Amino acid sequence: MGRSVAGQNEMVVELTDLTAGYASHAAIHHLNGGFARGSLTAIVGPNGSGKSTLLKTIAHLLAPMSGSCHRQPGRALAYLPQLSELDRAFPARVVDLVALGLWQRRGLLGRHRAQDRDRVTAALAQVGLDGFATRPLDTLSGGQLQRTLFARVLVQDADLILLDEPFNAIDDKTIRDLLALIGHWHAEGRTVVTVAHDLSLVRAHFPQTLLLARSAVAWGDTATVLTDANIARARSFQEAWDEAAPWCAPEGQWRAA
Ligand SMILES: Nc1ncnc2c1ncn2[C@@H]1O[C@H](COP(=O)(O)OP(=O)(O)OP(=O)(O)O)[C@@H](O)[C@H]1O
Repeated sequence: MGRSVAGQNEMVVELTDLTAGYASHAAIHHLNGGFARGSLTAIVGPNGSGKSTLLKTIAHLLAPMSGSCHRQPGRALAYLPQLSELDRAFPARVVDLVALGLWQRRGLLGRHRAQDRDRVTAALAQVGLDGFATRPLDTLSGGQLQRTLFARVLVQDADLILLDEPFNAIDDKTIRDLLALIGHWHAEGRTVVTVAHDLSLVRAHFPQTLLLARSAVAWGDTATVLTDANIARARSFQEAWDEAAPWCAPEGQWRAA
């Protein structure tokens, strides 16, 4: 599969003084660091701290305002947005959404082969959705839709997987199943970055953490990042947020008092 653990120090994504956001408002400021090949990282932080903005920038859906976000060339990407960003009323079936994961290999107009159909069927079975292939998307529960999206990631077979709050409004059994899939991708040597809110889940399942509050409060081994002091710093960053601030505050302005 070519994703050996030997590549651990190779950076799949490198951020250099990255500032990014919307219109004239920067949402993430001066980020420096990287995601090593084969790493499994959680991005945590208060609401509005820039977690989704960072994933969108890594996915190249947003361009940096300054600095850079470099992705290693030739690495296939799978990006799973927040469920709330999806249009569920789109008239499509489960199988259609999962098969969209094949387009990077086949092209949008490419013909699907029998082996593609087998991949989609196997992916649905792997996420526990046997028998759901022809169900319209608007008849799925939140957990079933999230499983469907994980099946799409499975068929994408990507080296770099970005997941935005995949555990939101999902029951415990589904969370366990999705965590098992993430663990499986990690064991295969893929690079996985997941936005999450549940710190105990992050401590138990994610070796690396980026604690974000528009700039990086801490980034590294989860146990050294998720200290009480760092979590308190992240919260006070948030309380100091000023919507009317200039587009990018000078380095240090967000420091807790
Ligand atoms: N499309 C947009 N246009 C303008 N501002 C935006 C847009 N999307 C997000 N923002 C703003 O950018 C900031 C960071 O938002 P972002 O969604 O990245 O935060 P988050 O950490 O993912 O939040 P949450 O935990 O609530 O999902 C917020 O102040 C938000 O209001």
